[in-house]
Amino acid sequence: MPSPKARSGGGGGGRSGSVPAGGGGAGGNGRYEFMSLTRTPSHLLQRQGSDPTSARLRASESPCRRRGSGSSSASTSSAGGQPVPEEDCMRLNPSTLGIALSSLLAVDLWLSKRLGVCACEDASWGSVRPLMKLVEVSGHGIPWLLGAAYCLYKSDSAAGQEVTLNLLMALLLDLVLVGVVKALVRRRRPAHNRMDMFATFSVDRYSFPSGHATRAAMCARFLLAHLVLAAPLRVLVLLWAAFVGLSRVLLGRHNVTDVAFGFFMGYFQYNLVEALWLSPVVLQSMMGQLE
Ligand SMILES: CC(C)=CCC/C(C)=C/CC/C(C)=C/COP(=O)(O)O
Repeated sequence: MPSPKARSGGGGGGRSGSVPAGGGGAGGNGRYEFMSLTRTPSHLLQRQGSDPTSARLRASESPCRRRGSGSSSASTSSAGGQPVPEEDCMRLNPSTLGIALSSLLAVDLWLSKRLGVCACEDASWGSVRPLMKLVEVSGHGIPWLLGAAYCLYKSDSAAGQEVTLNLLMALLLDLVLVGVVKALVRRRRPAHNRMDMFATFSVDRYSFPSGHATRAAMCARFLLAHLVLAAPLRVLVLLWAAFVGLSRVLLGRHNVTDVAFGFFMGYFQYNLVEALWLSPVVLQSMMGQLE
């Protein structure tokens, strides 16, 4: 990486990558500085400070800059003897993070495209697309909401009503939270996805996070915690949740990271459900108000 180096003479003024120090070209002290990738000459920092557009750009390129006013923390000296703000040394970090994120995104897109083998009938595994769509329905919000409402209606024990009502609440909470995150992140679904899903909200044109994955993870934890199930059935619940997530990528509905984050979010959503758990006392007062 080139370090800022002073050199005499005005010949370098038009050379790409070098800028005259001292504000107006080679004049002033007649010295030139190389523009470093990690350091900006201090006179440029001063000039940028008065320009709202460049100020915005600087704010977006370095989180450190957002924290303080650059000029007050100057402590390091450049080769030209001019102070360089200390926080400039941190500039490499955001770009390293940016490169890491871009690489992750590139791998995510590449892998998701490779795995989208049921994205259409002509795809390499297109013949199993109907089966994947069945798995999709098994993780959809409508059957889960209808199923929980039906169980609540049919349940004749207080414990059954408590669990099913809380499941209903959990499913509604999941729809709201996923909708909010989708609306905030606004990540488009993969280009190879065919938008032929049934019963979607407008936010469901966005893919991050996968609502099926959040629901599958949350419901799996819910069922494992509140139903007395034999070991094979417990394994089946976990396999179902994993398969729902996998089917989202195979169908081309989601990128891998949408599903991974969906599982993560759904897992912790269950903690929230536990924290907000509606107790029998609350339920009885709710029933009393209904009567
Ligand atoms: C009662 C009520 C508000 C029902 C709405 C149920 C509904 C339309 C849920 C949407 C489920 C859905 C298609 C989510 C998208 O899942 P992704 O995995 O594609 O994000």
